[in-house]
Amino acid sequence: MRTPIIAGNWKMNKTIVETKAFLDEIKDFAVDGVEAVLCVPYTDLAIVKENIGDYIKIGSQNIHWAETGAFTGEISPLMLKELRVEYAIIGHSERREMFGETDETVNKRVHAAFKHGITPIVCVGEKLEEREAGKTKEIVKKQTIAAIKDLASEQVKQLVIAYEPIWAIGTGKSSTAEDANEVIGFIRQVIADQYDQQVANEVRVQYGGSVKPENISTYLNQPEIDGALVGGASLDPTSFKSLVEGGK
Ligand SMILES: O=C[C@H](O)COP(=O)(O)O
Repeated sequence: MRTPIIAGNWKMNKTIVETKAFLDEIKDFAVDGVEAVLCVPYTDLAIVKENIGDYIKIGSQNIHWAETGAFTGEISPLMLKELRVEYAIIGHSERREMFGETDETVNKRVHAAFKHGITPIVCVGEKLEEREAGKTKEIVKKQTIAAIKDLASEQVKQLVIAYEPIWAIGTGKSSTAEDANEVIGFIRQVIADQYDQQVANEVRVQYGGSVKPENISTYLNQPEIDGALVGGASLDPTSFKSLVEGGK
């Protein structure tokens, strides 16, 4: 039985003052049987660590493969560990499209995260033109295989994958729940082919792309979908709480 996981990705939103106001609204919030994560900007990690209880886990929006060094603008796993970060989003389409992230660097970051006890949330997903050309499965297969290259079975079992069709991110156009379920089932099959069915059965795969409190249950009711990676709708505390409740 896979525990549903709802993760908010704040992207480049919220100052420390705004973050503190958000945290004041979610004090003592917890939902049994659902894991909740907030992936906040680096500048907000310390305030989140100081003001959050044990229930909501802290996530980062990236992680570098080196522990220290000349990597201007990057963030080290050691720095994240000190801030009680337990999850790291890796290979988000915005990183792939705007900041030169490749399948190879995604794999290096995934290995570094595991080395430091941080769980990767690996994002995969196709562009609109790829979907229209019937290449969705080809793209997600390639991205998934590259991301998990050389991982041990035990690591793959702990992994979280977020299937985010790029055309559905921040556009208000969401994939249908049935479509998302089919692609996520396919991702699980890719993992079964690379490892085995038991490993594939344990990996949690989220859907992401215009998920809101109003539509989250349609996704979570699907058998293959284990949670959601949510951008815009995770920024408001009431909405975030509803999303986590929708994970039940
Ligand atoms: O990481 C989250 C996704 O990019 C989805 O963003 P969105 O919920 O604003 O569409």
